[in-house]
Amino acid sequence: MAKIQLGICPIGWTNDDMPDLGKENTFEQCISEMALAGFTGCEVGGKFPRDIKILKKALSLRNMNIASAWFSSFLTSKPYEVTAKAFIEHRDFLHEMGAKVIVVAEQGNSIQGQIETPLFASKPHYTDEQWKTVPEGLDKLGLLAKEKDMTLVYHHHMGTGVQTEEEIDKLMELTDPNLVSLLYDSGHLVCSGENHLRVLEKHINRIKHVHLKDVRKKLVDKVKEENLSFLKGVRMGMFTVPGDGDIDFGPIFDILNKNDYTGWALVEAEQDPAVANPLEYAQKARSYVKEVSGL
Ligand SMILES: O=C1C[C@@H](O)[C@H](O)[C@@H](O)C1=O
Ligand SMILES: [Co+2]
Repeated sequence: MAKIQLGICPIGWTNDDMPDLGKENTFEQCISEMALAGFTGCEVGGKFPRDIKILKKALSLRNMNIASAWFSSFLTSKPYEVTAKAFIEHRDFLHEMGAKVIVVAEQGNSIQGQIETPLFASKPHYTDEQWKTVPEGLDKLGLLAKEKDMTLVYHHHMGTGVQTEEEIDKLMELTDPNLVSLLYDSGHLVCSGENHLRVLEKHINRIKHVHLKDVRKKLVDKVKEENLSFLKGVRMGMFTVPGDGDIDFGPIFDILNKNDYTGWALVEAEQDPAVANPLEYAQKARSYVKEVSGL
């Protein structure tokens, strides 16, 4: 029986980091096309209704499920209680929707949302103090997740203090494995220049959620050479769906299967929907994943 559940993220239809990208695409179009392309799960996007009854009905009509949703923590910039209060609200919404994992990324000093800040030259590095605050705060949030039998998965991310292999290793070392798990995002690791397969093998026992993101390496190089920001890179098309970029996903699925990975793997490919038709790219991803993994 397949242990990997295949899903897709709404960011290919409308990008919550830059909502003008795909502003014309509706919630209904998004989930209908996800289902049409052969996916059975997704994460929550900014256009999804927050009314549980309405959202559940719209999803069940299409045999779709909620896998998770992004949560921004501000442990480095605000009192812990502020993040905890917002986290509990987010957790309870996801719990009602039947999700088992909560995606968290620290945004207190992240540059990912700054359109003019060079991605590679300005990445934040945590101070010793922050290397205490962030893991301690995440352990506490992880405990809140456990109250509802849910799992906190930390999203390493370009332009944040947890981007590189070394930083991921350190976060995993400083957090409690019973409270904090890892989200593996292939696109962010390759974009950062990390050995993405080594990271996967090393942390496979902590990985409880996967984002399948591909990269166009030529465009990543351009972002680096021209000192462009993360958002400008996304607009240019540095990310795409699996099967359309430079990453070979065969070895990724081999490692997941060899280790009996159980959980969601979601295609996540932010690019301009006016250039990359979301349904066409979702279908492209679906058939590529079938080809390399049999799923
Ligand atoms: O999981 C993700 C959510 C987005 O908001 C983010 O910027 C993207 O790059 C990502 O990996
Ligand atoms: Co991601």
